[in-house]
Amino acid sequence: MKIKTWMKWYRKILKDFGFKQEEDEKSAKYLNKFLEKHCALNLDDLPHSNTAIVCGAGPSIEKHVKIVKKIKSKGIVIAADGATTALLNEEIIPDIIVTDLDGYMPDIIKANKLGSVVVVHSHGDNLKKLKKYLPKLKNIMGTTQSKPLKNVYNFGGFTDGDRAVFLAIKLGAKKIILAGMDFGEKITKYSRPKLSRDVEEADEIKKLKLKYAEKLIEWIVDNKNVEIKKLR
Ligand SMILES: Nc1ncnc2c1ncn2[C@@H]1O[C@H](COP(=O)(O)OP(=O)(O)OP(=O)(O)O)[C@@H](O)[C@H]1O
Ligand SMILES: Nc1nc2c(c(=O)[nH]1)N=C(CO)CN2
Ligand SMILES: [Mg+2]
Repeated sequence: MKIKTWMKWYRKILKDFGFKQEEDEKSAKYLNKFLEKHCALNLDDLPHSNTAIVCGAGPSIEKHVKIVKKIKSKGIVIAADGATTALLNEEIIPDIIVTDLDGYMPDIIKANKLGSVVVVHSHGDNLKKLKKYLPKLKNIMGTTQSKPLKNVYNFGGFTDGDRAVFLAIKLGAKKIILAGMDFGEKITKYSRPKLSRDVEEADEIKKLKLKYAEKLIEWIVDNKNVEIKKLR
């Protein structure tokens, strides 16, 4: 998505969620500085493929990881944050993890050690997590939802799942398979590591985030020359 088009979505997101652009930019600057010192990856360093399997943390992920295991050699596997845990449980190491660092971090760190590249998103509500977890990670590419910086990209996307789809397009994907990308109103223990039950009703903010994720993927279907297939 062109930055000008994204900024229209972003202004609406700021209003709907009450996020502060200055706070998002403060985190982005921190990430930019960290990556300046610790060898940032850029888009060219990431694995490219004409097929990408993007895994989200919705209720269907447990069923879908079994299918992902069978088809993963067809392209690259991208995990959206908490979906990393579901993949590791099936012994699948994602090629890329797209995260704002609120999935189950021990698994994200483990997958990173085993070879997953991490695409870390900075926003106004994760500065503390950036400070805590960036030093524990390697092979990092940075993203922001505000203005891009030298080491921090903005190719569009809001939640980890839809941002992963925008990333897949940047990496050359013409076919994108969605696993565990239910959207809807239910969340899982993969999305909320502290959840006591496996699946629960999402709170109103999470429901709105998932609506945005769905709308952004609809935008891709309408505007980009890619085939998007949702696993059943
Ligand atoms: N029903 C669902 N529940 C959770 N995630 C889903 C669902 N359907 C699709 N997803 C995708 O899976 C991604 C990974 O989930 P996760 O909850 O870890 O992400 P997140 O973007 O960090 O959200 P949050 O800010 O609420 O923590 C989401 O970003 C979303 O795009
Ligand atoms: N400021 C801010 N930005 C975000 C947030 C969030 O909680 N706060 N959550 C996101 C992933 O769903 C993406 N962007
Ligand atoms: Mg997240």
